[in-house]
Parts: sequence; structure tokens; C-alpha cells
Amino acid sequence: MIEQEHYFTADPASADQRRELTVPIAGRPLTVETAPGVFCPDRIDLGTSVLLRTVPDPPEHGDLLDLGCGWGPVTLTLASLSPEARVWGVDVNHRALDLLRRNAARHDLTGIHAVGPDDVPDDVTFATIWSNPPIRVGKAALHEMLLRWIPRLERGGTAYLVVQKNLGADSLHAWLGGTLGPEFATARIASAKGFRVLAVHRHLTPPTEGA
Ligand SMILES: C[S@@+](CC[C@H](N)C(=O)[O-])C[C@H]1O[C@@H](n2cnc3c(N)ncnc32)[C@H](O)[C@@H]1O
Repeated sequence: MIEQEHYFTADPASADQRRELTVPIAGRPLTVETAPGVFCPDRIDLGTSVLLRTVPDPPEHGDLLDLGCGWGPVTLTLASLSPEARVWGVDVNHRALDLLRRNAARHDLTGIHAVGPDDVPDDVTFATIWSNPPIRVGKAALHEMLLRWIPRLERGGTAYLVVQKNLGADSLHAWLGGTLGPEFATARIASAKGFRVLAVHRHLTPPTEGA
């Protein structure tokens, strides 16, 4: 029996047939390379579009994270909007990272670092995190991933997550609110086309002891 290939496989077995796609990124058409074996290779995913339409402009400087970057629509947007920032596109899928590196080089977006989760130096913290997270990895792996990265937000920073309503957006909202503690506040900031956008804000000042 052939096991079904997931978009979050480290080294996809499907033929690496590269193709070109022209997509709107930060308001201008960009031609990018995609391939089978990565998430949504034929277009910008609807959830990703909802996220990109909802989020406020990212900070101009600092370190910005696209958690689960795939071939790069979110990372490319962050780097286009904030050319002076360092933009981390993190993924476990090596083919996706290779595509993102090529897409960044093609458009001279030199602030992009497309890397695996273990290749972001420990002392890097993020001014913002944008993510269309991999819900299909399962709840335990998703929660582990979010607990690894959201606490690396700088004080005053916000993580924006888009999640399909039918795939547990509201229970993820409740879990984030109940798990992250008083330093963070989670809110739903948009609901469109079957998706929710959640904002997880890290307060500027730590909560006072006993509060
Ligand atoms: C829903 S896709 C979004 C891809 C891309 N951002 C987009 O909008 O097209 C989620 C991505 O998360 C990646 N992923 C899965 N597990 C991960 C992990 N532990 N750390 C980082 N990325 C992961 C998958 O390989 C996949 O590319």
C-alpha cells in the first residue's frame, strides 16, 4: 500500500516537477516557483489569502516569522512589506524551503531566511508571527509547535494565525487562551470564507505578581 504523502513530509517522494505561477504578493504580481509535495502548489490558499487580507502591516524592522512557510506566500509578503526586516520562513519540508529560497533570490528579497525549525538561533525573538499553521499534523503536534514559537514573541508583539472554522478554530482559540497564561491575550480578529484569524498578543509589560 502506498502511504499518502502529506505536505508536511520532510522529503516529499512525489516527482519534483517545478512549475511557475504568477500570484499577487503585497499588491504586485510576482512569478514564483512551486512543485508537488508542498502545500497548495497551484495558487495562494484561501485561508492564507484571508490571513494576508486581515493582518495589519508588519513592523519595518526586527525579526519576523512565517511559521510553516511552504513555498512562501506569507514570507514573500512580509519581506516585500518590510524590506529592512529579517524574515524567517520556517518549515519542516525541505522542498518547500528550497522553493522559498529560489523565490526570494528571484525577487531579490535578501532579508529572507528559509530554514528548518532547529536552524533559527535561540536568541532570536520575533516582532510578529504570521502563520497558516499545519492543522493536519494533529492536535498534539500543533500545540507543541505553537508552544515552541509563540513564547518567542517580543513583548508588545502579536502572532496572527488563520484556522479553518471546521478544523477547530474555536477550540484552538480556547486552548491558546487557557494555556499561554496572563502574559498573552488571544482574540478573534476576523471571520471570513469559513476561516478565523486569531491574534495572540504578548503584553508590553509583564503581569504584576499575584494579578
Ligand atoms: C497550511 S501549510 C501553509 C504553507 C504556506 N504558509 C502557505 O500559506 O501556503 C502549513 C505548513 O507548515 C509546515 N509544517 C508542518 N509541521 C511543521 C513544524 N513542526 N514546524 C514548522 N512548519 C511545519 C508544513 O510543511 C506546511 O508547509
